[in-house]
Amino acid sequence: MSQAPRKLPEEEEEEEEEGDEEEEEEEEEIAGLAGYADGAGSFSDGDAESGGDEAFLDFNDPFSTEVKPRILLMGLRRSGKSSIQKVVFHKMSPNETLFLESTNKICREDVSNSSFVNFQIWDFPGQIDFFDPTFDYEMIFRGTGALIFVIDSQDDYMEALARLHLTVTRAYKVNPDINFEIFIHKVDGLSDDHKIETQRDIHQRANDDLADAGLEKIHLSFYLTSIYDHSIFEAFSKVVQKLIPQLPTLENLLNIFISNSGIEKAFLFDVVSKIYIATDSTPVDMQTYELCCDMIDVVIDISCIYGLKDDGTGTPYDKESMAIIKLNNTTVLYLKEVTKFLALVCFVREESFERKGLIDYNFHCFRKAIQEVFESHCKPIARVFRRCCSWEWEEPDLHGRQPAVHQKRVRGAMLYSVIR
Ligand SMILES: Nc1nc2c(ncn2[C@@H]2O[C@H](COP(=O)(O)OP(=O)(O)OP(=O)(O)O)[C@@H](O)[C@H]2O)c(=O)[nH]1
Repeated sequence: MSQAPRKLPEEEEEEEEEGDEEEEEEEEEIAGLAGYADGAGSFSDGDAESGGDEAFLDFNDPFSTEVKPRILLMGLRRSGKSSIQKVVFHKMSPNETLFLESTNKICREDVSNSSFVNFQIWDFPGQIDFFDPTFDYEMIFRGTGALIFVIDSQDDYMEALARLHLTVTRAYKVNPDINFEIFIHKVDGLSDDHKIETQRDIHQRANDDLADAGLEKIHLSFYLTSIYDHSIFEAFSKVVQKLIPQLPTLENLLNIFISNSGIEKAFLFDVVSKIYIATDSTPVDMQTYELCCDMIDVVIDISCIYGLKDDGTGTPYDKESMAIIKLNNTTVLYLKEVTKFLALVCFVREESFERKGLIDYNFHCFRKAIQEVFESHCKPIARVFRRCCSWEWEEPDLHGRQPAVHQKRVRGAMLYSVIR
């Protein structure tokens, strides 16, 4: 498991100061870029509130308000970029996207205001001449965590592949750490066989182009997506997860939680966007994910109708939010609030759910650990690592015990096991 390097408090203070300076620099840079306003590359949002360029690159603490990993949405015109953004982050119904106008400037959106998942999305107009010499693409790529390239699978994709190759090679030169995520989009219009064939063909051609250019080391990830089902949420979940450095810790906590509570599968969801930011290490299947999304919708809808006060005040999702849904296949879905923006959704067998007290106790411990990870910054994260996951450390713990010994002690202290 990769661990974030621990830092001394003085180092952290120094870094904060450095961060401030870098922020100022970035603001200047953004202002410079915004000066490109007349062309296709002007910003719809001129706020300079965002963190520094370095801050974008420093994903040590993506949940602080200072650090916002940047995700770029690129692709040819009408490939579906704005629709993806509107459906995933604005709850726009897929049919309404038919009336979306073509984007003619870069739209930068700060997702952190509406949701726990804290990053910026930059939607690029399809017709933008990205490599116009007056366009500062180096600055854009330098601060980018993920580049999502959308390919319309219902259209002839040769031009899209050429543009993909150009974009990826330029971006890689500037910033080799970017994750390249290829959405083979609008697959709702394709038969199952056609979907697989299209994915294989695009995968082959894109990688062949890179190999021909001697760039086979660039890794492209492919997803079949559509706004008409949950595939777009699932793909976005995976893109976002790659930007969370604490993901192994979250997965560890979920693994410990489910194995001690007799739970089959657990997801940690960002309720607003229905992106799952982590799950345990058992495989995810689409149906399970869809059920979780549906459950969140049901909970929020019912809360909106019956959960608010008579005068309409209150929020549909708060500390008290929880739901139990029993399915007809002896599975129970259990949803509980973890933080203001996060919910845990679990799949439990009916017989295991009889030990609900145990599950709730373990959940209480789990929630405390998660809250410490997210509500505080680097120092508490290190503390939680130490308390919950210290057996992953290769060094002996503070009391001189070896990790294996500590593991038993921590496990026992943190969660009551089903087996005991
Ligand atoms: N069938 C289908 N149509 C989609 C899907 N996603 C988007 N569309 C449609 O594709 C069209 C173009 O979508 P936009 O989101 O405007 O595309 P864009 O890439 O932002 O286009 P520009 O702003 O011109 O760059 C719209 O009519 C959408 O309804 C999808 O998953 N399936």
